[in-house]
Parts: sequence; C-alpha cells; structure tokens
Amino acid sequence: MTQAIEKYVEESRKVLDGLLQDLAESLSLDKNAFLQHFEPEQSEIKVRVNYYPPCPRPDLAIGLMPHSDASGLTLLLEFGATGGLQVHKGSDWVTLKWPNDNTLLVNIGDLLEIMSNGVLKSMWHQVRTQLDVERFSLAYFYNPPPRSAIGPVVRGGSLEEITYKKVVVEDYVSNFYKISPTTSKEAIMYARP
Ligand SMILES: O=C(O)CCC(=O)C(=O)O
Ligand SMILES: [Fe+2]
Repeated sequence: MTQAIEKYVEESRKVLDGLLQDLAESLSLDKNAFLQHFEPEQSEIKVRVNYYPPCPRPDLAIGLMPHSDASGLTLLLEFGATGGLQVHKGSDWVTLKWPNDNTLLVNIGDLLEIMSNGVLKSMWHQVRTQLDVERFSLAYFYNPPPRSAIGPVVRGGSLEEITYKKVVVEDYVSNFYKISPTTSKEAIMYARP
C-alpha cells in the first residue's frame, strides 16, 4: 500500500508539473513561471483519502462542506462510486460526472489563483452524501514549499493589475484552516493587499 501510494505520488507529480507548465504557457508566461516555485526537494505533497459512507438522509448530512482547496493544484481520483462532488457554477451546484475510475480531475487551488493574479480561479466545491452509495476519493494536494513566499507571477506586463500580494505558503494555509469553514472564498482575502 505504501509503495503504491509512493509510486502514485511520484507519477502524479510529473503530470502536475507538466500541467503547471501548460497553464503558464496558456497565459503567455514563461513555461516555468509557476513550476519554478514547486521545488522538487521541498514542495509539499499531501494525500488524503476521503470516505463517504452511505447516508440514509442525504438532505440532512453533507459529505464535505463547501470549500476551495488551499493548494496549488489538487489531483482527484474517485473510486467505488461516482457522484457526490459538486462545483459551484453561477448560483447553482453542479454535480460532476466522472466517466470512470481511471479519470483524474484537476482542481485549481487558492495558491495558483494568487500566483496567476486571479486569472486562474480556485474552485468552490462540496461533496454531497448519497443514499445507499459508498464512495472513496483520493485528494492529492500539490503545494510550493511551506516557507516559500508566493505572489502574482508578472512577466512582460501580461498580468497588469496586481490583485493579490505575496504570502508565505504556510501562513496562508494556517489562516485558511483557522477560519474554515466559511460560506464563501473568504480565506483568499488574506492575500489581498
Ligand atoms: O471527494 C471528492 O471528490 C472531493 C474531495 C475534496 O474536495 C477534498 O478532499 O478537498
Ligand atoms: Fe477539495
């Protein structure tokens, strides 16, 4: 089990590093503009297994409260069953359909929203419980080193208006958990000038 998780962490990291490069390029930034903050030896990876047991009253019990992730990127895998994960779109909660157990879902986290100066938005999401349905998910949180400072990555004037300021990753994360749960993306206000 430990070996399988270690292998998963290692392989997933390559996928996420590639995605960080693609995202930077899609914003006309240097391809390593985000990735350079995720130092291989010190960047932080946390893996959490979520278990949602069947629930006789899904109308009364939530699986995971609405939140954004205090991460750079989050890689999600679900197994056992589909359904449950909802994203907030407009004023509605939309249930995500996972095509199959081999599908990976990538979430933008608050730290990447800050680094992209708000161009990439972290997702507000929640997990509903389901009647007679047992579900597991694996959430992989990929962060820059806890003691590093991150802020908007500005290159060649492509991101002109600075909306966010520099924050130390571990300070951001500790404030995030101190004020959670919140009813909106309040934690990210910590990174507003
Ligand atoms: O269970 C899921 O699909 C999502 C889990 C999640 O949002 C989290 O662990 O932060
Ligand atoms: Fe999440």
